[in-house]
Amino acid sequence: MESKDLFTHVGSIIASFMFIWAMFQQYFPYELRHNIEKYSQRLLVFFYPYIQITFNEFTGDRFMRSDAYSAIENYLSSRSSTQAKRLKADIVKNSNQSLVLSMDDHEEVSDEYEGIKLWWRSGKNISKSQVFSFYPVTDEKRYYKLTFHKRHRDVILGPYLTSVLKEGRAIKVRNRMRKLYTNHGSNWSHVVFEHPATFQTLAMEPEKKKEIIDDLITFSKAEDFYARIGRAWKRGYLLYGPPGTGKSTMIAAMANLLGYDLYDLELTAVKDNTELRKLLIETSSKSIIVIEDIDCSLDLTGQRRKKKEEEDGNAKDPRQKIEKEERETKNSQVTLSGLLNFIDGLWSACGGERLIVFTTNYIEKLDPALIRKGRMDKHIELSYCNYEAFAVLAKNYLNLDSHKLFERVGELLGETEITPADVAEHLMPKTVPTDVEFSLRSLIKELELAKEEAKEKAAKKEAEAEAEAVEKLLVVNEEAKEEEKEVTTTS
Ligand SMILES: Nc1ncnc2c1ncn2[C@@H]1O[C@H](COP(=O)(O)OP(=O)(O)OP(=O)(O)O)[C@@H](O)[C@H]1O
Ligand SMILES: [Mg+2]
Repeated sequence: MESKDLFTHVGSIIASFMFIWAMFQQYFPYELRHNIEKYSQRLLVFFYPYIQITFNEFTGDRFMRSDAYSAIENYLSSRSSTQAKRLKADIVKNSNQSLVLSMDDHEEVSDEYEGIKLWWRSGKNISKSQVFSFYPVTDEKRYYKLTFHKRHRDVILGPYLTSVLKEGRAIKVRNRMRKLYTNHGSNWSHVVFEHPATFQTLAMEPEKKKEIIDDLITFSKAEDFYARIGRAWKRGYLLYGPPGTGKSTMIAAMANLLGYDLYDLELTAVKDNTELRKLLIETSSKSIIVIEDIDCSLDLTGQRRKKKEEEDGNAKDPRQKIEKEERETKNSQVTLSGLLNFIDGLWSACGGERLIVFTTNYIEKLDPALIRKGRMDKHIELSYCNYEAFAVLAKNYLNLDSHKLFERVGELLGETEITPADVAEHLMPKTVPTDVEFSLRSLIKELELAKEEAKEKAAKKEAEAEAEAVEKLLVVNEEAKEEEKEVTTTS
C-alpha cells in the first residue's frame, strides 16, 4: 500500500470517530464541543501531511462551468485513458467528431511532476433540490480533488498547476469546433468552420510550403519569445497573386493547421475607424483575421479625399450634391491610418496570438506603408501552376504519382501560364471509374490552347507596338517638316 493510501485510511478512521462524535455531540455543552472539534482538526492535519485542493465544476454562478475544471478535465483525459478502469466516453463536436475519454466519478489517476507524485480524484456531491416537485431533481456537483505532500506545496501550487491549466486549455482548443466569423457592420456573426483544405493538399513547391508551415508553427509556439522581446504576439501575412492561385485556400489550410478561428473582415461594411477598433477588440485569441482583396476594400492610396473634393466641386446642382453625400456616407470611412492602427497600434496587442492575413491580386497597388516588414511580416506569392504544383494536384485529384503524359504536361506548364484552379478543374473526375488519361489529355488540350492564345496575344501586342512606333515616327517627321517650312518662310 502506498504511503498516501495509508494516510487516507488513517484519515478515514479519524473521520469515523468524528462521525460517532457528532452523534453524541448534542449531549455536550457547546463550549466543550467546540474545543474538541478544533483540536481534532489539528490532530488530523498533524497526522495527515497531505494537502488537498478541490476544483468544483461550478463555482458561484450555477450555469457557468469553471474554466479551471474543464481545463483539468482535458488535461486528465490522456492520463485517464491509460490509468482509470472506469471511463466516460463522449464525442467532441470538432471537425473529426473524435471520441474523448475522461475518468468516471470516484476514479483516481496519479501524475508526476519533476519527480513529485500526486493524485487526482474525481467525485460528485449529490444534493436533493429544495424545490417541491413530483419528480424530485437531484443536483450533482462534480469536482476534482488534487492530493500532494505538503512539502511540495510551492512547486505544485506554482509551476505544476500553471502547466496543467495551460496544457488543458491547449487540448480544449484542439478539440473545439472552430468558427468562421463575418462582420455585419460593427458586429460579428459566426458559422462552424469546416473547410477541408490542408497544406498537404495545397499545390505549391514543397520547399516553399515547408517554409510557411515552419513559420506558422514557430509563431504558434513563440509566446515566451514574443514576451521576452516585448512584441505583441501577432504576425502579418500578405498573400498575393492572380485569381485562382490558392490564396483563400491557403488561409483555410493555415486555420486548420493551427486550429485557429477565422475572422473574415469585410472592410467595406465597417463604418469608420472606431467601428474597426471595436471589431478588433472582440476577436478572440488564437485566430486569423483576414482581409481579402485589400486593394478593392479601400482606397488606401490617399486619393479618395482628393477625388471627393473634385467631385463636390463639379456638382453644381445641390440635389446632386446631397445624393453624392448620401452615397459617400454609405461607403466605409475607414482610413489607411485607421487600418495601420488596427494592425499594429496599441489595441492590436490585446488578447494575443493572432495572425493578420491580407490578400490581393495587385501587390503593386498597395501603399508601401501597409505592407512594410513588421506589419506584413511575410509576403507570399501564389503564382501560376508549375510542374511541382501540378504533381500535388494529380496526386490529390487522380491519385497518380506518375504517368506517361506527365512529361508533356510539364513541358507545356513551362511555356504557358495557367492557374492551379484551372488545372484542378481539368483533373476533376468526370466519369466513374475515373478515366485518368481523359483528364490528362483534356488538360494538355487546354494548355496547348492557352499557349496558342498567349502566342497570338504576344504577336498582336508586337504588331500594336510596331504600329505605334511607326505612327510616332510619322508624327516626328511631320513636325520636322513643319519646322523646316517655318525656317524657310522666315528666312
Ligand atoms: N494552390 C492550390 N492548391 C490546391 N487547390 C487550389 C490551388 N489554387 C487554387 N486551387 C483550387 O481552385 C479554387 C480557387 O482557389 P482560391 O479561391 O483559393 O483562389 P484565390 O487565389 O483565393 O483567388 P481570388 O484571388 O480570386 O480570391 C479552390 O477551390 C481550389 O480548389
Ligand atoms: Mg480568394
